[in-house]
Amino acid sequence: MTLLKATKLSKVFGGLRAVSNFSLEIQPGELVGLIGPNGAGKTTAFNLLTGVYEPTSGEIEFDGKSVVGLKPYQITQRGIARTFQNIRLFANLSVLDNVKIAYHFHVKYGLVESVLRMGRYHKEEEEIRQKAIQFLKIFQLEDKKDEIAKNLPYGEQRRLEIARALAAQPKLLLLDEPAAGMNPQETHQLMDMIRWIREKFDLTILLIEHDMSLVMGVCERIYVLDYGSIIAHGTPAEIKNNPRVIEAYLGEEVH
Ligand SMILES: Nc1ncnc2c1ncn2[C@@H]1O[C@H](COP(=O)(O)OP(=O)(O)OP(=O)(O)O)[C@@H](O)[C@H]1O
Repeated sequence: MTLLKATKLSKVFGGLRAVSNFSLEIQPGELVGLIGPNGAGKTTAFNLLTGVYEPTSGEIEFDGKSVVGLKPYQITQRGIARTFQNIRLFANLSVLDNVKIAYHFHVKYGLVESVLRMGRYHKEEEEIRQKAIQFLKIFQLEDKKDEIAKNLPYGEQRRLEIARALAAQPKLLLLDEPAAGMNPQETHQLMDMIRWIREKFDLTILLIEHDMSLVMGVCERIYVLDYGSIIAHGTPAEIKNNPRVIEAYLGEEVH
């Protein structure tokens, strides 16, 4: 069954059609890229898929059910987690607490339930702590668990953001420019990590990225946005040679 199906999505801001007739289908387990020149509407598309914006028109089905009109936290609970182009961590909390929060969020109890569960509270806290530490190990951040998130170098903050998104136990992970600000070596490690987490967590991944070597290297299929509309989709080889894509990038090299 298709995991994510967006049909003819549009988003209008004032007079500007930021996303227009955007359709996309992702099957479970796929690793798909969304590319396009600056201002093409990529982040707006992510914001529609994650409930930050409601579409002006169109439909989004996740796991067979409509998610249009749901709040971002409800969409996370349905199984879509994301990272942001401009990293959004709890800057003044520790690295460990940033990941623990995602667990608390996933295991959200009502007040009565919390009181009834009080006896088990400490045990659960410890379990959450252990699970969070496991995630930090995967992302080679265990040694930094007590550091304040904002003091981490940029590449590590990006890794922490991915760790936190994964702690929400999503089926679909949306990564908005995960390699932004990374050097070539960090980008290379990130590519390996993306492939690895997909296998390890049985994930489906959709990523926005400007770094063509990353997109072409890890994605099995790519959608190309230009002025809010999908102008091409296909395998990396098909996209590289597509004249409309080359024209949209106006001489920017697609290699
Ligand atoms: N909240 C908003 N209000 C008004 N216009 C917006 C809003 N969000 C995005 N836009 C506009 O919609 C268009 C698409 O922007 P978007 O950020 O989605 O593009 P993008 O492809 O992610 O760009 P970039 O690669 O530069 O991040 C742009 O013209 C942008 O100015």
